[in-house]
Amino acid sequence: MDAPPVPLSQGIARGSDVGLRLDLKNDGDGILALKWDGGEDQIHDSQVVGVLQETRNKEVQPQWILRVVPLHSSPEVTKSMFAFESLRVTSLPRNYLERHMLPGAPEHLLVPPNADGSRNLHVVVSIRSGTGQAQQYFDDVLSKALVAIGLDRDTYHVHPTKSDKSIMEIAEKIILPRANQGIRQTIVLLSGDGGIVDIVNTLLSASQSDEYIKPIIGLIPMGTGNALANSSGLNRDATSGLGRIFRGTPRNIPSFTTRFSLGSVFLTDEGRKTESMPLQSGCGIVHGVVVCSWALHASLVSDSDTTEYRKFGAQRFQMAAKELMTPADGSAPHVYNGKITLYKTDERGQEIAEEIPDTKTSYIVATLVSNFEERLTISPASKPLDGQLRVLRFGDISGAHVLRLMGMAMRGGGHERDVMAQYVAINGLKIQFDESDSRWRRVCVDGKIVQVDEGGWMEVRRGNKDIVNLVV
Ligand SMILES: Nc1ncnc2c1ncn2[C@@H]1O[C@H](COP(=O)(O)OP(=O)(O)OP(=O)(O)O)[C@@H](O)[C@H]1O
Repeated sequence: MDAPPVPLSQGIARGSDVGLRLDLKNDGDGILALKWDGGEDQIHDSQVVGVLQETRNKEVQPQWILRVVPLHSSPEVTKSMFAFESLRVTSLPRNYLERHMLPGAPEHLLVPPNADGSRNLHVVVSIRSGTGQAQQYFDDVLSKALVAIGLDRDTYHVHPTKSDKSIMEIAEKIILPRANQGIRQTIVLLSGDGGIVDIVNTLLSASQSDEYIKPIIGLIPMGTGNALANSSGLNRDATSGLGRIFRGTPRNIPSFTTRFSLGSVFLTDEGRKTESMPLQSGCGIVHGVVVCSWALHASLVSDSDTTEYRKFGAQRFQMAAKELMTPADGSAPHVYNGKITLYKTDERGQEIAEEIPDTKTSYIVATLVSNFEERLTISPASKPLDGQLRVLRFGDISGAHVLRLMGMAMRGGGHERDVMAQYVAINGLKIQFDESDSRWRRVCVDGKIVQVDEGGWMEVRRGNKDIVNLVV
């Protein structure tokens, strides 16, 4: 039911002092309609970051509505632009205030600086994530929102990325040593999943001291898939994660660890170069928080990671998938060959190894999250940050069948119940590759591509260390 219109309120809209009529419609996404002489505006709940009480003027008790305004949003425009706006209003309805009131900056943004003045609130702007919106979002939204909540520019350190190694360097040189010294730190990270993965891998590359304090990440999802953000609920409103950073609470980010046979390498520079992997106990090692995959998924992530494809935003994955499913020479799509063993827990709580008799696979992912993209629900049973690894696999099925199943995943699920699907909770899995062409031995770990050596293997296991928190 609509609330009755609220009487005239004094406020500032579009920079002018005006008498405002406020009208609150409660229809799921509540809309606050503002009308004044010569203008009107509608503020959707989903755009509201919070409402702050103005403390200077106790008599009138005005509030400031902080919101993120989308400037473009249509499926044709892959680049969205955002603006930040704060509106001064009096007489806001009580239920509106109850929904949005902010007591001030949250504790996780109030991290004290070190004795030498170096700051422990970091803003990392990953310039090349997604379609390259992170800098615009920082300039036009985040920096202004932080001022509005009382955090001036000198309270945090801004790190724009200079290369694909920047986030790892910041994590290695600043975040890891200070965490080990027991210093509280928060990183507001404007990036895709890759930025989180770089931080997690760096923090897990060394041992933690007894004083270790888990750094906190506030994520502004600026990537292509943003799987972690879309699966943890922080991207549900229209503020690009800012609402969660201001109002959410930190929770552990579960991770997994992948090990690779010696001789496996990272593929970089659009597949043109290789780089050695970090080694542990004679194996290549890399950690992830979203997905470890082989077959179609790994190939399409790898093929689509080029400057040319990246211009198309999330569509790049579908474009690369189509090319793999319908090869230009008219041949059938590749079916990947290798022995897969699943590690599960039986009814008595004992771990068992279960070999899949069929060695032909079209698609396989082991994942900790439900959604690879906002609308792509690959693992419907996964709950936000539940830490359960699940495998989804399709054996030797046609390209048309794969595309039909992916269509179901785009509509929320059902693909995982297909007769050809295998979908179960696992502790881990192992793949022994039987492919002579290195193209078909590519494994994806959260966007990083590992090329396994011929006759090699890989294993994934749920991680057992709590290393970093995410504000959700
Ligand atoms: N200034 C830069 N120069 C070169 N590479 C950069 C720079 N900034 C970021 N990168 C790289 O760009 C890539 C962006 O990855 P990220 O995961 O953040 O976004 P994405 O791949 O578009 O999204 P998602 O992983 O959510 O699908 C990373 O490999 C990162 O290291």
